Amino acid sequence: MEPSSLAEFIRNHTAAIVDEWVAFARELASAQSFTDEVLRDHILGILAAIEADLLQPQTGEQQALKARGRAPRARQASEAEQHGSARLLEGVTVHDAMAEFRALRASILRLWTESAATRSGAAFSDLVRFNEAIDQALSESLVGFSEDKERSTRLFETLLSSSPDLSFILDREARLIYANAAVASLYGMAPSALRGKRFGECAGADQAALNDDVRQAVLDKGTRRGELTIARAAQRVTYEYLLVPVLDTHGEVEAVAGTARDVTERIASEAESKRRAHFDQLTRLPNRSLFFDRLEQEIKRSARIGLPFALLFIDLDGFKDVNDLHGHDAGDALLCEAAARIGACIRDSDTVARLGGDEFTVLITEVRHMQHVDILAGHILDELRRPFAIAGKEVAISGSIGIAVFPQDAANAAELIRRADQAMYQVKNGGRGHFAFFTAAMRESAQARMAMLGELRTALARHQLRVYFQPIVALADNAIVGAEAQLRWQHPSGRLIAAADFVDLAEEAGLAGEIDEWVLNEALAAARGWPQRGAAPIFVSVNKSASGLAGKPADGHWQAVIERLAAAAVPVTLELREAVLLSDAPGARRKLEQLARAGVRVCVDDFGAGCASVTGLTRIALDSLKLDPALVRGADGAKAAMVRAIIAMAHALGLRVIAAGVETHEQKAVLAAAGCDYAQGRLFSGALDGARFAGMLHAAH
Ligand SMILES: Nc1nc2c(ncn2[C@@H]2O[C@H](COP(=O)(O)OP(=O)(O)OP(=O)(O)O)[C@@H](O)[C@H]2O)c(=O)[nH]1
Repeated sequence: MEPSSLAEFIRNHTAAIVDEWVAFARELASAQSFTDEVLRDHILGILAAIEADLLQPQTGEQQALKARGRAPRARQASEAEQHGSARLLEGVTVHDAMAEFRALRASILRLWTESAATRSGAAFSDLVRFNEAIDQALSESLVGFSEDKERSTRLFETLLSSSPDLSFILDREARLIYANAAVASLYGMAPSALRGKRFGECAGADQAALNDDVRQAVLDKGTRRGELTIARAAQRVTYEYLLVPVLDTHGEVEAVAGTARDVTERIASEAESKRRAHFDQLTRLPNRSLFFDRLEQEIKRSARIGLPFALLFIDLDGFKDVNDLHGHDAGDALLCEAAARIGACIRDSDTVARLGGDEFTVLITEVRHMQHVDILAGHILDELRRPFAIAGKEVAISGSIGIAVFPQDAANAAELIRRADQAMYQVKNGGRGHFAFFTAAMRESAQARMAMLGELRTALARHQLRVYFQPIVALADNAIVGAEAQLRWQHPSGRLIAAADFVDLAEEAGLAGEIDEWVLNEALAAARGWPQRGAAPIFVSVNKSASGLAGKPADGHWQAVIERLAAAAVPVTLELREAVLLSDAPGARRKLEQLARAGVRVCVDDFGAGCASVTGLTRIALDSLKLDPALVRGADGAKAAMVRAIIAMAHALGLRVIAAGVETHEQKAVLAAAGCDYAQGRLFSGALDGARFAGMLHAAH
């Protein structure tokens, strides 16, 4: 039997209705991306809504309301309403949604007309009910659609107005169509009042780049990024913007949406980190890395313009004392003032840099007359010699300057710096406080030094090092009481080189620790074969380089040295240079204390040569001090008085005194009269190799 109502008809012909509708929906632009399954689900939902409406008994009054579009809405969202909002989210336009309903109405009516049911009596009233039902579904669908649209507009509006970033939509001519609260507050205007205005019209904005970008985005439909600077009060605020073209339904750009973020702080902090990377924090001068850049540039420029330039390497003299005596802050203040004084001596086109510590460099460009460099270096030295008023005190220092000239002294930046540094060292060694140009003689000595450094690296492995022993005698009876182990280098050239001539090189090469250890082992091995002097064993003293006391006292290597010294069969004295007494190198003091606890005697070498103070002597546990040969040999009365004073003071502190470099009987007599305990020197014996020294001991005992 044919279905008696349209509701039944729809139920029985669902498959045919759906197929026809899907075929239609396929043609709609906004439904292109949907699968058949999605389209089917959607229409099945709508059909269910229509069918439910058709089957619902209705009064005449309800029908009248529905016909006027005034039917009350169901308490819960109907099927059609839910589908309406879902379609919106899926991107279907209102236009297409209405077309879908029209197509549905047309296909159902066509199929129904073709069916026999049209002839039944119920047909006309069914037709009326059907039209009402489909109108109802359409209006519910649109309500869902528009409510969702309103809601999303509200949400986006809240989102945009709460954002600190600028959000705006511009027309194709870069005029504002929409502006969020951030844009409005930037201009102090209501968002609606901004409509039609350009960024540049409302405040001091540099709009040119933005206009160009809007034009380009309209032309090529691509996104654009850029920066916009706006003057706000006394400040300039920089925004980084992103522009995205908005396309209409025909794919044409109808507007350009934009967001912009305040990047003023980020730009400032990027500039600050760039500054930190290139400038010294303390003096604000270019640092080592920027100086190298400028030097490289200057080398290229000098080669191009054919004019030499000079590199001055400045090292302050006695700066460490400023730190030690007046504190690190005073040292910092002096460095700043020194930087300012050096800077005031040069032209703006020259560069002053701080390489680190108390080292500065100056680039003097376009040198036409070398005497200008002389004058300038002299001027800088005068400025550095002028007392510095630091922390309420007057502090006096000086500077040493080494000068190298490009292109005559070096072919590249690193070599030029090395040359200036070498010249500076020459100044340091020659009394400080003056300047010197790099010379050919310096080059030769530097080359010889480099060659020696290379040979020294292999000297130990090639068994070229020797330990000699110089007897130390008691002045009271001339008996040998000990010996100083002295290092010699049996150079392949046949020369026997004294330690003094290569220990600094060994320090520089990082070989000092290894060599010290080797000397200690050799000395202890040799001393094991020495006879005793009555009940007293003969002691051996070994020199310890300054770097040997650097590093952590807890390191395993140092602990091993202490244990070896403590367990040695013969008493060992460690001779430390005078400077070590004043050393505040981390751990040096603790190491000296560890030595004292382990029973190792410590002797201060070359006492009186430098500026070691009595306070220095009391700071650490010492056994003895060794008078500097220059003091011992001094013939004049003042030096003799000093020797007497030092010996008296040492005895008062419980220290023994050894005189080094004793060459004459007169010197010996002066020392003996002053109460000096021991002596060594050519008067008694030079340094002997192990076998000869042992022979001498055996002969004497
Ligand atoms: N106050 C301060 N001291 C520093 C800074 N950088 C390095 N120093 C110290 O500067 C000193 C530099 O050492 P030296 O150049 O050997 O000292 P000096 O007394 O000038 O020695 P000479 O150059 O041989 O005359 C060291 O003691 C460092 O600890 C700094 O930024 N501030």
